[in-house]
Amino acid sequence: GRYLTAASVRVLPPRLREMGRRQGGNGWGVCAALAVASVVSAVVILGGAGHQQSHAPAFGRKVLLSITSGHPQINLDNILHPSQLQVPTLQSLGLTVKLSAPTSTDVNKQYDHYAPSPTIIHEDETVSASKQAVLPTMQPSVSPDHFYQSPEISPSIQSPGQPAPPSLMVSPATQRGNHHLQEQMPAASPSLPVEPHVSHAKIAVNTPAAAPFLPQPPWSSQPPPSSPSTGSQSTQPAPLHRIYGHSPSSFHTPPTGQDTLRVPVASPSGELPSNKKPPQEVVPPAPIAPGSSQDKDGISFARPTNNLPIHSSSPPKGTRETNHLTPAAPPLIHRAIQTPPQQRQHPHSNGPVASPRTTIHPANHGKANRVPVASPLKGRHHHSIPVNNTHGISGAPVVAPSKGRHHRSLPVNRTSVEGPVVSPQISPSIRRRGHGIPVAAPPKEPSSHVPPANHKHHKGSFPVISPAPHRTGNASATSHGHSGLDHGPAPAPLVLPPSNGKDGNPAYAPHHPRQYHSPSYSPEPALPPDNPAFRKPRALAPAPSHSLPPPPPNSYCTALNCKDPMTNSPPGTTCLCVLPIKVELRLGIALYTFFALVSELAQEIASGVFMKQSQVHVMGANAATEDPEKTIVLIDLVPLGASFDNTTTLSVFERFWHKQVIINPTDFGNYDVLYVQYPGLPSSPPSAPGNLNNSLSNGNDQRLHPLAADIGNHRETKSRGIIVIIVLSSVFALILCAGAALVIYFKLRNRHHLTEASLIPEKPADSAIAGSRLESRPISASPSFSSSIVAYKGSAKIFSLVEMDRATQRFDESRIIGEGGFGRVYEGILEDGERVAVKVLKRDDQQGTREFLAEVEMLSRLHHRNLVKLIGICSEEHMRCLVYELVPNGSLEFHLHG
Ligand SMILES: Nc1ncnc2c1ncn2[C@@H]1O[C@H](COP(=O)(O)OP(=O)(O)OP(=O)(O)O)[C@@H](O)[C@H]1O
Repeated sequence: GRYLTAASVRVLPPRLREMGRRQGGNGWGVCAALAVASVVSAVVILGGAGHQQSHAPAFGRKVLLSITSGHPQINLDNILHPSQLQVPTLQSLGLTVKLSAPTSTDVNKQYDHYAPSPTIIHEDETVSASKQAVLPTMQPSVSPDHFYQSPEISPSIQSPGQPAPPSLMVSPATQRGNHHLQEQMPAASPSLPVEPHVSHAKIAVNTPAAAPFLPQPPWSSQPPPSSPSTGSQSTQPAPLHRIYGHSPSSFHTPPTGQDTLRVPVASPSGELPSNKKPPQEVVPPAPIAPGSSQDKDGISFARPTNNLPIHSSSPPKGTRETNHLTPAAPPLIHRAIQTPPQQRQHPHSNGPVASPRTTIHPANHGKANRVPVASPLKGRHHHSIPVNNTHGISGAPVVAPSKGRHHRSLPVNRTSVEGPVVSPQISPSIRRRGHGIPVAAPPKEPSSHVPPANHKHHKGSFPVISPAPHRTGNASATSHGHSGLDHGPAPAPLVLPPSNGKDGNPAYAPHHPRQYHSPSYSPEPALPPDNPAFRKPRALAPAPSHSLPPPPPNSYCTALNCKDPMTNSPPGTTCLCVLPIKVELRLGIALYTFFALVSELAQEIASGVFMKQSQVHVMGANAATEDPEKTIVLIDLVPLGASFDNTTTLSVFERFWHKQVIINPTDFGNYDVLYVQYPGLPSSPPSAPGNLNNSLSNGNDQRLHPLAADIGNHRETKSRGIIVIIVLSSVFALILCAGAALVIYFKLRNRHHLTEASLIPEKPADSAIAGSRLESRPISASPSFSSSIVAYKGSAKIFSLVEMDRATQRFDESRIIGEGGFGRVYEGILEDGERVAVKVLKRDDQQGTREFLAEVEMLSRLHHRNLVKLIGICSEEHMRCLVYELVPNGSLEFHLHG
């Protein structure tokens, strides 16, 4: 440091190293090391980042593919695809699908609220010991085969001591449903001694959940030899995936006009004149949103359309005595439970129970507010048995789901259902009716009876029909022997609204304003002979099918097999395969919550896009992959005609994207529009093409898959951020080190400057020699020392080392005249002949320097005749000399001591 000069500054790096080595070398080294380390690390990191970045495209593609494959759209498509309507798919949706035994408790907790499908087993329901004793036997196994082995099952259902009638009159619906039916309604099978005290049993039919697991379509399965109690078990839970609650009408809307499907409903064929009532139109039971369809009594059933003439099995006021169990629960009705006509008996008391072959005789329906329910006529317990149903508003005929296994899974509002129930056993006879529409057939044997219970019937009656399975796709149709025809409209249980429509339970009442003519209870006579849909099933072999009946948006349009993306035209229109506007929404509610709100969603969308509810088909739902608490819903907006016009299409498009379609956020949370697809529609949202969310959710252009693009951009941005951070950190480290170095440098320089400036005498103005030498030769002295010399203004001369060499003959030892603490003293002769004494500083350290400077300073200021005069100084390289006038006579010691 002290030897730094202006020249050395020009070569600062080496000088710095030198300085660092000499003074504070450790600090500089650390700083340099830090700087180098920072640079190296930055380079390495940047290199790594660059390497990563270089591979980013490939990685990004992988992610892209992965995300793309997992795109909700694809998932949804999978869900929507009929072939994907399998249990695993349901399970992938987070729904617990059980064909044999209920297990899921999570769903069960929510089950009572949405009851989307019977596949969701409600396991929480506690069944009394008596139930357990009886019910399990009623539903021995899950396999479809068991479903049709009712004879084997029937005996088990019977109460002890009673012979098991071949046809189990106990509703094949879920156990709860069975119990409930037994309790609340006249048992379809009077002969079946079902435990009457199952007070908590719930009617499974009042929930759409039962539908998917309703008994297999009659046309697709062999004639059930036994009671349908187990037959309801379908091997194909697919319907659960497809929510055909596109609108209440889609599920409940009975065909009208020429498309009207007149389905004979299970009715006491034996006694009921087939021609007494015109066949009512079949109202395919749709999953009933519990919340939406609850009636005043809390019964969760599909709301009956106001305009819909109710042709329920319950006779209209004044005619209730007629045992017309209009609504047929096809899937629930098993042929095996046909009760022989001779065994038919009229249900008495609380209401007739619809049962196969059980004709509810008008005479038996004298009970006010009791809806005649089809029940075995000849059954020993043919009398309708009061059930402990205190909640039923009326003894509405209820077609209980035939499946016994799923009785627990059916979320039934047991307190709300009351009325005649068409027990599944009547279904067998119904099953083969047109296109698998189950029609109550007279049981061949005395149907099981429901023990009397404290069944309180409310005025009015409503038919409760377990929802029928929905369309399952072509595969299922083929399996049903329909020659590839997609009999979309599954033999959904016919929901017959109360005859009076006022006090009747609106369960399964379609919102469709059309009038429906529910077929009379006599299935066979009620079957419209001219309706090929009904004739065909008869011709079909009853081969067992492992697929559920296809859920039909349009029950009347069963002959059309519309390939995706085509779909059936809405009810009431010409039966066509039309292209719907596909809308995918992401609702802010969980999937299980959504199931209960399908109908509401359809309604709100219909009103939001100014369409009829029948045009809104909620085709499927799935839990959002990114957020399980959200639900992806696919909605088809079906044109009334062949297609939508451009105006309507654009209007729908814009209304969705502009969120003009008001969907109750309370029920559905905030929703996002993922895409609106229809030919002619732009590929991007109209409102915000550049909007990331919109572009991400744009489903019209798969290339712009949002998630993939988002992830890629995010990753790239992240990498860039990392690079920027690394670079900035490196630069900052370098700057920090450089600053530290400069600080140290200037600190040292200032210190030397202060020291030297205060000690070094000014350069004599007349010292031309010294000045010239300073300029002519390199000076090893430090800049500070040099500057000090330059600033020296004393009288002493500045000699060069050469001059000292010449004056002292190269510091020859012969010239030494003495030696003190400062160093040796040489006698010298300057060029001008002046004899001088040259003191050479022997200490080459700071201490010597300080002594040197101190003596110069002192002698420069002190002038006395007794003091030796300082002539000049010499400071070059490591040589420092003080030049005094020579005292020629020697020292005093020499004179005293010789
Ligand atoms: N100007 C001079 N003329 C002649 N001889 C000198 C002169 N200065 C010093 N000497 C000789 O050099 C010897 C050393 O002198 P120097 O002043 O270096 O030592 P010191 O003063 O005796 O002791 P210290 O330096 O330790 O005080 C002296 O004893 C003297 O003989």
